[in-house]
Amino acid sequence: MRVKIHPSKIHGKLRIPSSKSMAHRALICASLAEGTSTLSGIDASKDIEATIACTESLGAKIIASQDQIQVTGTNLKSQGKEILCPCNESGSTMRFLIPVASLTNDPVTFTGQGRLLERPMEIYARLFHNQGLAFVQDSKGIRIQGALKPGDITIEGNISSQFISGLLFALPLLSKESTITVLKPYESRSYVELTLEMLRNFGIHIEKIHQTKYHIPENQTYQAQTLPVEGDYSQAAFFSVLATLQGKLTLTNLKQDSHQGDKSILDLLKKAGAKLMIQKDSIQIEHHELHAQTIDLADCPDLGPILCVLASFCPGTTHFIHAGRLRIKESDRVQAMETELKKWGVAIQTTEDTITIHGKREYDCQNVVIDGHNDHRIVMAMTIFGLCAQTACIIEGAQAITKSYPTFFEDIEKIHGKVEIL
Ligand SMILES: O=C(O)C1=C[C@@H](OP(=O)(O)O)[C@@H](O)[C@H](O)C1
Ligand SMILES: C=C(OP(=O)(O)O)C(=O)O
Repeated sequence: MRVKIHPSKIHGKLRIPSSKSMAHRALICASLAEGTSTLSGIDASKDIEATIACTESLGAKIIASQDQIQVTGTNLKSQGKEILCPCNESGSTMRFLIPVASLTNDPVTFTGQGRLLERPMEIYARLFHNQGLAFVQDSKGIRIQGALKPGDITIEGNISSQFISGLLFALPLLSKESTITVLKPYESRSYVELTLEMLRNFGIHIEKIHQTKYHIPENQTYQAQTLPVEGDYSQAAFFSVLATLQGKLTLTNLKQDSHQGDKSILDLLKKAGAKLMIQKDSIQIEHHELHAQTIDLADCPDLGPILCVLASFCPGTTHFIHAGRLRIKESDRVQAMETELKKWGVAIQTTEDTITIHGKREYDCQNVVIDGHNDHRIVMAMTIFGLCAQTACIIEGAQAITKSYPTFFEDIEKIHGKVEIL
């Protein structure tokens, strides 16, 4: 899909879709619970569809209606046959469900599209081999067989927190206690906090011995719940930056006491000088002159692309540190943002782990054609850039938004952004 983005003055009110991270977690916990859970407020996306498909393959029964999803849990007993878990491009789905699926003892094949099978999986490969379980990866997928064993597990903290979350879903179901020790540096830690929060909602108890060590008691049972899923601060970030750069927006469906790490977008914008009015479950943001700052991406990697756009329009020099993790997402997001922003003439330099951007207020370039790098967050970030620039641009591969936010362009139009589907 090719879209043309026209410079537009935006204004209005927008409901932010459900948190993808919380929706994955709620669906997985509900799939493991005794009885039927009712989850409300979950918006569709390809990643969420992948988690639904995989949990169904594992035996959960899922009925989706317009505004709620009913999930009847599975006991993960062997189905006596090969199980297929199609993860599409969703890293969360694959890394959360590998330890869970292993508990069936059946051969399970996880398939992936796009860049998914190139993203790191060695932590599980090593763990499975150390426990004498099968873990075989080739270009078509990952095939596992054998149930994860309880014990003391040590894993690196700077590759993906999704391995820690995946183990936290599965280990409470085992017949002996376990511990997880995370080696420093421990990045994306806030996502593990989200996992612990959702596990608590479903009656699972994990003890945090200290910041990098968890104790997981044995023989626990997930209890079915009725639960609304909160709005997504990672998606709200695109609109918060847009409104700060030009216009005025009210964003709704944002839980004020949310534990999402990407809620830090609000503090970053405030630190840069933005005026935000935070009310119960909504935020009002209005255009304001901002200044550059140093930004640590260790705990909020998904904000990277949109913060690069913010930095491009902030006079002064923005330094990003701990950006290396952005290179192992749906695209190499450091390289993708460097390539695309340079097409607009942005002064950007990158190293393996840092990004430096010298911002200015206006960009005026004819015939800019942006490549979406098959990455939803690159397409969305570059759309926001296009709306704030002085001249129109074209974005190729814009369908990548369907991974997390299929109605993104409709929502941009709702707030008077001009998008032409070519
Ligand atoms: O647990 C989660 O929901 C996620 C964790 C983060 O990944 P890493 O832990 O690999 O950084 C984040 O980038 C991803 O979009 C969602
Ligand atoms: C990296 C992302 O998701 P995942 O790791 O689940 O593919 C993302 O949504 O930006």
